[in-house]
Amino acid sequence: MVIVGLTGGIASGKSTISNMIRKYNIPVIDADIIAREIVMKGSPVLNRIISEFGDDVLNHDGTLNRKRLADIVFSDKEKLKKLNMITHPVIKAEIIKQIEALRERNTSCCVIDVPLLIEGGFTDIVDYVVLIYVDDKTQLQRLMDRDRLSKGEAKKRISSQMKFSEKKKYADFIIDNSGSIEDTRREVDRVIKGICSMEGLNV
Ligand SMILES: CC(C)(COP(=O)(O)OP(=O)(O)OC[C@H]1O[C@@H](n2cnc3c(N)ncnc32)[C@H](O)[C@@H]1O)[C@@H](O)C(=O)NCCC(=O)NCCS
Ligand SMILES: Nc1ncnc2c1ncn2[C@@H]1O[C@H](COP(=O)(O)OP(=O)(O)OP(=O)(O)O)[C@@H](O)[C@H]1O
Repeated sequence: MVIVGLTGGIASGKSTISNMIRKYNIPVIDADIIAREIVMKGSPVLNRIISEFGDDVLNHDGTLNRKRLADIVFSDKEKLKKLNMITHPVIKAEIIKQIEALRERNTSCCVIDVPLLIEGGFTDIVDYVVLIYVDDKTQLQRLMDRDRLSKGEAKKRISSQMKFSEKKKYADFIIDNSGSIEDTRREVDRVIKGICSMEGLNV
């Protein structure tokens, strides 16, 4: 099975592009969904987060207060590192489990959508890295609009991630998502067809 890693900075368009890829009948594993599932109320990962960051990161009903944890970790690189050390091994194990389930069903190609594919050391489980590019101004504006963040909050999140210029070194393909949805659809088609022709797969 060919495994394609899709990555890019926050609000670069991973979900938008994943949805386009699903139209080719290629299954997409979404690390952001897994990251939400592993911190469900009462889970071992949530308990470790509480031990590290205290009860303050919980809502009254015992669920994770995501906004509060985000405020803590995206303002302090050391704290973010601690959170990553708790969550990333569990996210990676779950991704591998889902890949194995697809392999058992004889799936020929799958995509894993992982925001921190490169920073988190997930590249060893993929055959190709597809990196999404979006120019800085567009990224900031889309992030502020989508998550209703202030400029300061949005900039903090962006700067907690590796720069595009660094990530580029790991990329096999780059999709520019700075333009219209139609432009991106054409870029996605080019990349999917490129990978499939190299691997001898039909799309
Ligand atoms: C800090 C948390 C609670 C904030 O939750 P929130 O609902 O505000 O954001 P959400 O999870 O939807 O993530 C949105 C985007 O933020 C960025 N982001 C998330 N986690 C991180 C991180 N550890 N480092 C840098 N950027 C991150 C990604 O681009 C992601 O797509 C949450 O992001 C989290 O638990 N992060 C740790 C797990 C993780 O690394 N997830 C990314 C998948 S590899
Ligand atoms: N080409 C485009 N033109 C206009 N808006 C776009 C385009 N691509 C994405 N968007 C919008 O930009 C925002 C970010 O896109 P999306 O949610 O797909 O990014 P993401 O990389 O999955 O984000 P995250 O890192 O938070 O998971 C969304 O509101 C989306 O609708």
